Amino acid sequence: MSIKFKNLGFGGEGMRGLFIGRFQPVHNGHLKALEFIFKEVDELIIGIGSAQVSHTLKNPFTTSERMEMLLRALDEAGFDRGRYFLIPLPDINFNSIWAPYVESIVPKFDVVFTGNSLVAQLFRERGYKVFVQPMFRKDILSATEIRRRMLEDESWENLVPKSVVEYIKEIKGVERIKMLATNLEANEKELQAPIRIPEF
Ligand SMILES: Nc1ncnc2c1ncn2[C@@H]1O[C@H](COP(=O)(O)OP(=O)(O)OP(=O)(O)O)[C@@H](O)[C@H]1O
Ligand SMILES: NC(=O)c1ccc[n+]([C@@H]2O[C@H](COP(=O)(O)O)[C@@H](O)[C@H]2O)c1
Repeated sequence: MSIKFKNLGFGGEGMRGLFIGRFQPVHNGHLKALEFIFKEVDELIIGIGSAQVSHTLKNPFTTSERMEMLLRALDEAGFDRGRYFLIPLPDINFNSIWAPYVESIVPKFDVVFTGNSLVAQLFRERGYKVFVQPMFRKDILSATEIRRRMLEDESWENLVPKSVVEYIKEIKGVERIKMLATNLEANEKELQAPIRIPEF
């Protein structure tokens, strides 16, 4: 398969890329990655991974909320809505058939961009050209770090596009994460409580 790129030294037009993330939440690292990828391809499929999961500490936001964050962040960055598709991808927890499963949901694509080594391996084994895109300030531009800061009342707003900060405030996202942590603590306490055998 001969792949042609605009800026990676291959030249060429009409390429469609695939980029998958959980976007919990969308942050400036994703935006940097997307800016890089949009220079390489004409169209991009953005897969919203773990689409079935929400309301957990690792995945607090719903798929529709993550889609809204992506739309607002990409509008804010000036990307034409005609250049990308947002497609939810529920997990199947079956690695050997995950790449063909993704192929069965999204339109055809020519190349995969990812920073996730498992995703890279699974698509390479299917015969796709895979580019591991550069990481930008992964020490702070990481959704895990942002969720930690939200939980611990540290500043997170400068790590996320302005439109996403506003949206997270609108949906009371930080309050949700704090509530999820409180629930978890309460559940753990309940589990640790000694079992009381009723007296007859
Ligand atoms: N700082 C960053 N710079 C460039 N790409 C990034 C950055 N952070 C994440 N990505 C890329 O975005 C894609 C989706 O990542 P994901 O949504 O899991 O973000 P994350 O910040 O790593 O999330 P989490 O910390 O919750 O696992 C992956 O390919 C990942 O490599
Ligand atoms: N077997 C599977 O269901 C499978 C395999 C590899 C990646 N994935 C998903 O792809 C996404 C990868 O995105 P991240 O880079 O954000 O981890 C995640 O949602 C992950 O769960 C799923």
